[in-house]
Amino acid sequence: MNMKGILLVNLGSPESPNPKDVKKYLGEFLMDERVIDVPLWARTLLVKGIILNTRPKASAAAYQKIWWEEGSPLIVISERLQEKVQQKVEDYPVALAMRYGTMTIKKGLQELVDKGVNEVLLFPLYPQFAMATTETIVVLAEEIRKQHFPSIKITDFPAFYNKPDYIEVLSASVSKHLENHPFEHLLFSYHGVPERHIFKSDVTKSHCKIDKSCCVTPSKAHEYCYKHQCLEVTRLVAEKLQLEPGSYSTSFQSRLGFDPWLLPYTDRTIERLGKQGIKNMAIVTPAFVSDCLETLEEIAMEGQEIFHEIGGENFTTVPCLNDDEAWVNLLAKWIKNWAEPSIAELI
Ligand SMILES: C=CC1=C(C)c2cc3[nH]c(cc4nc(cc5[nH]c(cc1n2)c(C)c5CCC(=O)O)C(CCC(=O)O)=C4C)c(C)c3C=C
Ligand SMILES: [Fe+2]
Ligand SMILES: [Fe+2]
Repeated sequence: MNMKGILLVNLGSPESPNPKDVKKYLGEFLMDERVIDVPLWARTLLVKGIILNTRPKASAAAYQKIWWEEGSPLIVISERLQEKVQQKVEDYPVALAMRYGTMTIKKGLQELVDKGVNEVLLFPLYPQFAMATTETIVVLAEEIRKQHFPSIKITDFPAFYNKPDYIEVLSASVSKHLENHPFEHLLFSYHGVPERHIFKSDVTKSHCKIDKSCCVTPSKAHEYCYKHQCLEVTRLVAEKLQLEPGSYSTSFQSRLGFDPWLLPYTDRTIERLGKQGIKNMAIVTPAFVSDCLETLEEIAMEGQEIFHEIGGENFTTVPCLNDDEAWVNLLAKWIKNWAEPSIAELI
């Protein structure tokens, strides 16, 4: 008999905000060949020789500012989401795993298999596809399946950046937050990636040029183009909220190293908007479904500081979807559509 289950997968966090644990986490994360995509010798030199000797202390200090009593916000929020989704889809076990750290994909699959599951919906918790996020999860899960659970079937849930029901839920959460926070400019800030990642994921090998036109010119490359998918989220939410042209823009945050990353950078954009005289600014971060270091510290704290230093007055950050009820209901709907396709056709 077939039994279906779901594995939600997020990025992961250090065990604690102490430099030792942060170093261990960053070591695993940054040694992933889909995150720092250079030959092993160069990655080892860069990560173990340079980054792990310099970054963990500063990174740990940042984690200490946002850490909750229950643990890492990203983990705690993902656990709440998993519990709430489970309550909505009682017939199907829902497990949670992290790509890095101790809540491994292997443990998540084992948990489902122990409950009798033999068909798994693998759900990377990222709206946009990226080599450093979705792809690394899908590839690792398949390796683990082959090695440890060869008799189960895994179906990957694709990037959902342009699904109308996702855009509706995201837009509603932005609009609700902004009701109480009047703004002149809404910045859509996405996690950045090196430009090289975009070229590598281009299935046509010729479409992506990272110029002003390629992401708005239809192409099958867009199924795996992170930049296109981010720009689409901005466009669709702006359309839904009827934002005036010029009252919103897109930028990319969290760059690391000296390679060219997607432009424009969020910190410089905040500065530019402040210099242009914007006094009331709002930021939404749709590359993340759960609040985390990158939203709570880099945007809500550092971003705000940059804005105030340049003369800005009111700065607000839209919370991620986290365990919002409409988001939970949407995940439950997608899960049921997958698990019960004949019922989905009737809805
Ligand atoms: C080459 C480095 C990195 C790439 C590429 C990258 C892509 C990427 N990351 C996320 C989501 C998150 N990243 C987070 C933290 C984080 N990311 C990097 C580096 C790359 N990310 C580092 C070094 C760190 C650690 C923090 C730091 O030292 O600055 C997080 C937060 C995790 C948490 O514990 O809260 C998330 C989430 C996406 C979506 C993405 C590509 C699209
Ligand atoms: Fe990251
Ligand atoms: Fe493009």
